[in-house]
Amino acid sequence: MHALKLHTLTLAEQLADLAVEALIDEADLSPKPALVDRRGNGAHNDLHLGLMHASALSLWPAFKEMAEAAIALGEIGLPLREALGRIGREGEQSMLATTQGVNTHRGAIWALGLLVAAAALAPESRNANALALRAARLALLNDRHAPQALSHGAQVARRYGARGAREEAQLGFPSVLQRGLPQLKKSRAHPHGEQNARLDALLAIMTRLADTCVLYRAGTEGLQAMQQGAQAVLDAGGSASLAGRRRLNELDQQLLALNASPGGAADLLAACLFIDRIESCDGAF
Ligand SMILES: CC(C)(COP(=O)(O)OP(=O)(O)OC[C@H]1O[C@@H](n2cnc3c(N)ncnc32)[C@H](O)[C@@H]1O)[C@@H](O)C(=O)NCCC(=O)NCCS
Ligand SMILES: Nc1ncnc2c1ncn2[C@@H]1O[C@H](COP(=O)(O)OP(=O)(O)OP(=O)(O)O)[C@@H](O)[C@H]1O
Repeated sequence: MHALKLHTLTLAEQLADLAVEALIDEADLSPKPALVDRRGNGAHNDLHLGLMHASALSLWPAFKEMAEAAIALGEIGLPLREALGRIGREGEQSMLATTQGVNTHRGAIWALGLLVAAAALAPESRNANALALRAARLALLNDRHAPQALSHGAQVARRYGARGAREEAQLGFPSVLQRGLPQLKKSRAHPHGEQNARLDALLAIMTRLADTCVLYRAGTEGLQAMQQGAQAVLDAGGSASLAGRRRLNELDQQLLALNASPGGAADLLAACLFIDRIESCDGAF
């Protein structure tokens, strides 16, 4: 008879699990305005929930490798930044191979990749601010091998002077630390369930973010509709209240009409859920 061999997960494997779980939790959360969720494809004709799940799972090896690089190199510096850039670009390639060329998680690889590395660098330091600060210090380093492509984000940053995914990380994820996480905790204090608390956290992120996905697709009109509409849901009592749900439905309709999908806010919700899990774990993750 063969003895049963139990495999204890390494730190890198545990962090990769948490990152993938955060992506799957974000995708499954419903009803998210104009985003892919359990109800449908939102404002996207090339995305669906199964693709978001497959994409999230395809990223597990990249997140594990990022954590391993952080553990091996052991400090914030150019060698780690450039290792993360290389692994991130390879992760993007496996995402694109899985989705047959569709961008499902580009911004999420960036935000979660930095946070996974930040967690792996000092696994005992689980405070959200300390974690975000380490991620920001990594994001501030210039990867000499990064392609200078004129991405959608770069185009709207130039046109509207917006702060995109790069700057959000370099500033230590203010939308998450100052909006998403506090709202998540505030809404959890009410007995309305975890899904409503997560929806409220997403809305809180949307109230301020310069989401370059929205700007690219719907300009400043779309961005204003997103920010003001999200604030209106929270002011009406949040997603667990009847008045808030009506406002949320209106926001969904309005963003769909504008083809304005808040993909950046969705990525940052995944980052928020990841940080929340790291912060609340004691002992192994
Ligand atoms: C910095 C990144 C996100 C590129 O950003 P850029 O704005 O130029 O590109 P793009 O239009 O493709 O947008 C990226 C995505 O970020 C998300 N996003 C949009 N707005 C925001 C925002 N304000 N804040 C955070 N995320 C946002 C969206 O999902 C969007 O699709 C990143 O993809 C990158 O540089 N990758 C290279 C590989 C790398 O260095 N990886 C490191 C892994 S840790
Ligand atoms: N649940 C979700 N639904 C839709 N997008 C999401 C979701 N979660 C995260 N995103 C993010 O949104 C981005 C996709 O947005 P979008 O399709 O607008 O980007 P794009 O490929 O730059 O632009 P376009 O589709 O307009 O050519 C992905 O990078 C992804 O990280």
